[in-house]
Amino acid sequence: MITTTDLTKVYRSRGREVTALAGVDLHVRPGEVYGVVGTSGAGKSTLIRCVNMLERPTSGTVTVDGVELTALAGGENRAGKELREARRRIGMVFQHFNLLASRTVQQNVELPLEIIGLDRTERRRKAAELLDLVGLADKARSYPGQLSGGQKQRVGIARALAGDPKVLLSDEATSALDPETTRSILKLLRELNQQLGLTVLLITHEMDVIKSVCDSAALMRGGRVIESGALTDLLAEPGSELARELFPLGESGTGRPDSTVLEITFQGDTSAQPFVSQLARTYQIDINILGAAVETIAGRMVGRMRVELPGSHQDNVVPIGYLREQGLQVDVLDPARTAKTNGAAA
Ligand SMILES: Nc1ncnc2c1ncn2[C@@H]1O[C@H](COP(=O)(O)OP(=O)(O)OP(=O)(O)O)[C@@H](O)[C@H]1O
Repeated sequence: MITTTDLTKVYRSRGREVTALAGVDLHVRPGEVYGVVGTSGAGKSTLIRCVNMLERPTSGTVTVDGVELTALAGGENRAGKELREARRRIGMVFQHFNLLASRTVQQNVELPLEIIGLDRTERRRKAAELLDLVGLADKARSYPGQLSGGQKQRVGIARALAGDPKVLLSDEATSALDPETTRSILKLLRELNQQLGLTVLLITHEMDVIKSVCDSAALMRGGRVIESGALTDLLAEPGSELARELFPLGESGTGRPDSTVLEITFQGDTSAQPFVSQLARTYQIDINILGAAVETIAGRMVGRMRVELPGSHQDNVVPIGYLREQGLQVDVLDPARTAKTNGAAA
């Protein structure tokens, strides 16, 4: 639904050049919620602004719903007719809502419909329908100043949906909100994604946002995508930085000398298996549990456990193989316990 290929953006100002995007390939599938995460300056805002051509990329392509936007004339303030049409199918939600204070909630939602020349009755009908969809039917006549942050963002979302977009871009939509309101807005985005089949591309600096609402994610650093994919695949990927940040086990309990420490990740049905006790029984070994956590990620139950087996890695090749045969992902922590390795028995 959204594809970027080798996307670069170089800002030039007063003789200085800043490379905000350095060859970004992104592939967002239809109907998924895709999160781009990264620290400040990673290039997230630039990326999302290039996707709807608020910012014209220096090179590379952007294709949304089969239309190559980078091939259309204009950009930024001088979009041509075709680009304006294509943009109408892309909704955008902003961190600071960008509502007009002098207009009522209903008039704010009607704004994009006015711009495309819809008549008054039709505008009212559509705005009422959208406000109902975001749970704000009773606030149509209020002004933005009379609303809470979460309500303002709901108006922003209703306005973004006015052009019946297939794609919704969200630029840190929850960063200005408290944790509870954040949860309710993310829940709304998820509902809209499911009810309307809306593809959502969001950028955030918070792992919790990725964890609670996204199907897939990309980690950006220095204008590049370092890692990307479906969360469930990333969790099964040895050494995945995103997986570790999404699902930290903490540094507590690093095991004793002459022991082997494993990190075991299990998903879905596998999590129900009492694999630790089976392992202990089958191989007559004492297993020490150093840490464990279970969470729901991308709507799937995922667990991670750190366990210690007596003896060296070599001594434990067979039990490790047994765990892998059960469909568990097993990472062997190296003896120094500082870096994770995939383990020689992979
Ligand atoms: N209009 C601009 N002119 C010059 N440099 C810019 C401009 N916009 C962004 N940059 C630079 O491009 C780089 C990427 O910025 P960008 O805002 O895309 O990152 P970000 O990941 O969204 O960060 P944040 O979370 O702080 O918004 C930064 O080094 C930034 O200073």
